[in-house]
Amino acid sequence: MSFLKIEDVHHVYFSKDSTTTALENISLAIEEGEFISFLGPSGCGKTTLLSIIAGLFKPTEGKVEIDGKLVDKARSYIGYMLQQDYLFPWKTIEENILVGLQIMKNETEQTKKDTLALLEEIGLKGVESFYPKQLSGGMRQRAALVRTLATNPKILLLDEPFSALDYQTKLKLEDLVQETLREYQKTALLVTHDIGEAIAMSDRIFLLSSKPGRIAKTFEVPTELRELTPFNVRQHPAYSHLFQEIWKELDQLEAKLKH
Ligand SMILES: Nc1ncnc2c1ncn2[C@@H]1O[C@H](COP(=O)(O)OP(=O)(O)OP(=O)(O)O)[C@@H](O)[C@H]1O
Repeated sequence: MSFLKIEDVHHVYFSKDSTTTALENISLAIEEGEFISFLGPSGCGKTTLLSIIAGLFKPTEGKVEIDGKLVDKARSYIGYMLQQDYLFPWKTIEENILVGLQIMKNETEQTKKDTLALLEEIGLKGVESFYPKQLSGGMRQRAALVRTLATNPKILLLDEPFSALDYQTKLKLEDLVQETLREYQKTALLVTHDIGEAIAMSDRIFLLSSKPGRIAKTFEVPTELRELTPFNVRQHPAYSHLFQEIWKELDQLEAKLKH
C-alpha cells in the first residue's frame, strides 16, 4: 500500500460568473520517504493540488489518503511550508518554533529540547531570543522549517519555499533542507517553478499541463543524482540532460496554451 494515494482527483472552482476546472484526473501513488516535485506552467493547479493534499479543502471529486487514512481536513501530521515564512513578528524565534507544539498541546521538556536541538542543527543557535525582523530571509525560512518539523509531521508540503530568496541562499538552503529531510526520513512534496531545483531535490518529478491541470509526464531522477547533495547534482552531466528534457516538455506545454 502506498503512503500517499491520490485517486481521480478533479477540482472545479465555481464563482458567480465563471467556472474553472483546475485539476482533472489526478491519480498518484507516492511511497514513504520519497521526495516529489510538481512543475508546470503558471495556473496548472500545483497550489490547488497541494492544498487538497493538506486537507485545506475537499476536491470536487476523488480522494486523498495518507497512511491509509482519508484526508478530509487539515491534520497535524501534515506539515505545510510556504514561500513566506509566516513567523509571528511579535514572538521570538524560540516562541515561534514552539507554536505548533503548543497548539497540539504537546509541549513537554523533551519535545522542547528536541526542537531547540533542531534549531542548532540547522545553524540557528544563538538566535532563540531574536525577533523575526532581526533575521535574514534565509534564516527566517530555516526557522520556519524548524517550526514545521517540530510537530514531527509524516509528510511535508513545500509550496515554493525558496523562491523569495537570493540564489546563493536558496542553494544553501536546498542542501540543508534535503539533508534534514533525509535524516528524518520524511516524505516531501515540493511545488516549484525551478526545473533545476526540482531535479536537485527530488526522486521523481511530475509535470502538470494547464487548463485543466493534468499529469502530463513523470520523470524519474537517475539514481546517481539522488545520492548527491542538491548543489553537487547541478555539476553532474546527467543533470543537464534531464534539465533539457524537462525544459523541452515544459516549452511545448506552454506553447499549446498560446494557441
Ligand atoms: N479560489 C479560486 N477561485 C477561482 N479560481 C481559482 C482559485 N484558485 C485558483 N484558481 C484557478 O485555478 C487554476 C489553478 O490555480 P493554482 O493556483 O492552483 O495554479 P498554480 O499552478 O499553483 O499557479 P502558479 O504557478 O501561478 O502559482 C488557475 O486557473 C487559477 O486561476
